[in-house]
Amino acid sequence: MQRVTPSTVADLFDVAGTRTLEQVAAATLAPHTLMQRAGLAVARLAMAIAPHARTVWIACGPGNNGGDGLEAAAQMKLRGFAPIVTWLGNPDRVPPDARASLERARAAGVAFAESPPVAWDLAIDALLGIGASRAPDGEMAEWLRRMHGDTAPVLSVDVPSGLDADTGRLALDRTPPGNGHAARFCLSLLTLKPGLFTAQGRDAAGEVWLDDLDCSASAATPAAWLAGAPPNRPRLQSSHKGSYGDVAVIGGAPGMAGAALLAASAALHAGAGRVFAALLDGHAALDTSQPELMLRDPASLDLSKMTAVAGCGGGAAIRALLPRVLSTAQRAVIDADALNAIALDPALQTLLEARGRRGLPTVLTPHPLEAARLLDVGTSAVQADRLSAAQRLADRFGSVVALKGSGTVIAAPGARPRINLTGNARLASAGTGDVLAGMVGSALAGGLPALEAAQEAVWHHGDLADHWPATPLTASALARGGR
Ligand SMILES: NC(=O)C1=CN([C@@H]2O[C@H](COP(=O)(O)OP(=O)(O)OC[C@H]3O[C@@H](n4cnc5c(N)ncnc54)[C@H](OP(=O)(O)O)[C@@H]3O)[C@@H](O)[C@H]2O)[C@@H](O)CC1
Ligand SMILES: Nc1ncnc2c1ncn2[C@@H]1O[C@H](COP(=O)(O)OP(=O)(O)O)[C@@H](O)[C@H]1O
Ligand SMILES: [K+]
Repeated sequence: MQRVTPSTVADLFDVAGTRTLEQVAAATLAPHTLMQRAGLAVARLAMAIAPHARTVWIACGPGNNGGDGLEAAAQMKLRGFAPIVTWLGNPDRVPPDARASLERARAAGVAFAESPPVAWDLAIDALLGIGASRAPDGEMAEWLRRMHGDTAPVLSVDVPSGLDADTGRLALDRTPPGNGHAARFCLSLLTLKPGLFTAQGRDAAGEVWLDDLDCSASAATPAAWLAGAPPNRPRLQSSHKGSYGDVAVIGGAPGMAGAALLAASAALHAGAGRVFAALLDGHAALDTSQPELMLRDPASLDLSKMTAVAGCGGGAAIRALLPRVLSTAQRAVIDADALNAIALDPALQTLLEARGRRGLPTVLTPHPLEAARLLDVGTSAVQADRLSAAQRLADRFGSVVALKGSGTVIAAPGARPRINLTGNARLASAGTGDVLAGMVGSALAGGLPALEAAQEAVWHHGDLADHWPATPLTASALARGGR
């Protein structure tokens, strides 16, 4: 059993892949073996989470997810715990594995009840797993609301019930995730699923653990992966500022110079050799707190040897500069208003596609609304399947895409998408996206390929927030690396 952390490197399997692996494994094992392993793993984690629990409520659903819960109940009872099972199954329709565990739970003397206990020290959600086919309702929904509205910890078996294991979309309108008081844990069985790590998945699942049930995962193709921490890049003793490249931040229309200056500051502190702030507001004053930044007229820059970071605070004015950025920049990060301009202008879309075909390193950094505009869909459609939205954008524009938000998805043409696990809601404050764009620009300017540059920057950006002291997180301090 393994706890998943931001540094974990692991493949993620969708429901179809997981079903394939389950069938392959089950074919070589004695009947019921997988469920016994699953139930024992659930029991072990439950006992570790709440070693002194007097009452453990195990809510079991009608299928094999419920079977895992019943098996865990039997195992806990045999170890001196007092689980109380509420089971929503129908004895005439229970699948064979779950039936075997139902009988084992009864034989072990597990208490069955019609409704949840009045109080509990740990709740185990074994209602629905990867077989969920619709939003929970009725009694099941009521039980989920009760367990998530309580203060006792909740352990979800395989996936939080009602969570789409492929996308991280939560079907049930229950206690808003994150607003409940309960500590949340999830023990994912056999495989890790992408939906645990993006969209609503992270809030719903809480701390994720994996038990692979001693099965190989070689018979299926992963849908995505967790890429873990980027490698350290020590600087050669003989390196000089030219080794780390030039970044030109093009943005900062009147009233929005701050966004471009944040990106420029971030690029500087992340290690770019030289950073030029090419502000669209011709009257903006130099940021005297950062004399290293060089102010330039955007028209005067030769982008062919530079990394352009375009769009931060760019307003409508960025549009006129984009043909030059897209056609000539050696490397480019396209953010914010530059993305919005491209979404509105087929000619710019054509230039971006051409850039992709030429193989010029390009990273797009949309938040969900910007991604939705580029894809000409609503934001909820993007959030309903973040992996697919990021991949479609990457394929369409021949670019690397970092689709921001909880569980940032990084996609590239012809590659399996990655989900980043650093970062938290403290980043939900104005300007942190500009900081990310600057950090990606710095990584690109230092010579990293676009995919690695995006991954490294997204990881460090979130990691800074994860280690932030007990002071407010501001974008300007984030740009300075927390200093
Ligand atoms: N895969 C593996 O490697 C292993 C899998 N294992 C475990 O099996 C789990 C998968 O089991 P599963 O296939 O039986 O599906 P499961 O999640 O129990 O749900 C299906 C049942 O729920 C019902 N149902 C659906 N939606 C509903 C709703 N909204 N409200 C009410 N009912 C609803 C549905 O009924 P129906 O849609 O047919 O009406 C059906 O009865 C998996 O997540 C893992 O925990 C491990 O034991 C071993 C290794
Ligand atoms: N809840 C969250 N969990 C993790 N990261 C988050 C969360 N909210 C915001 N972020 C991160 O903060 C940044 C916000 O970027 P963006 O939405 O472009 O903001 P802005 O336009 O204000 O700069 C992104 O990197 C995003 O991934
Ligand atoms: K579950």
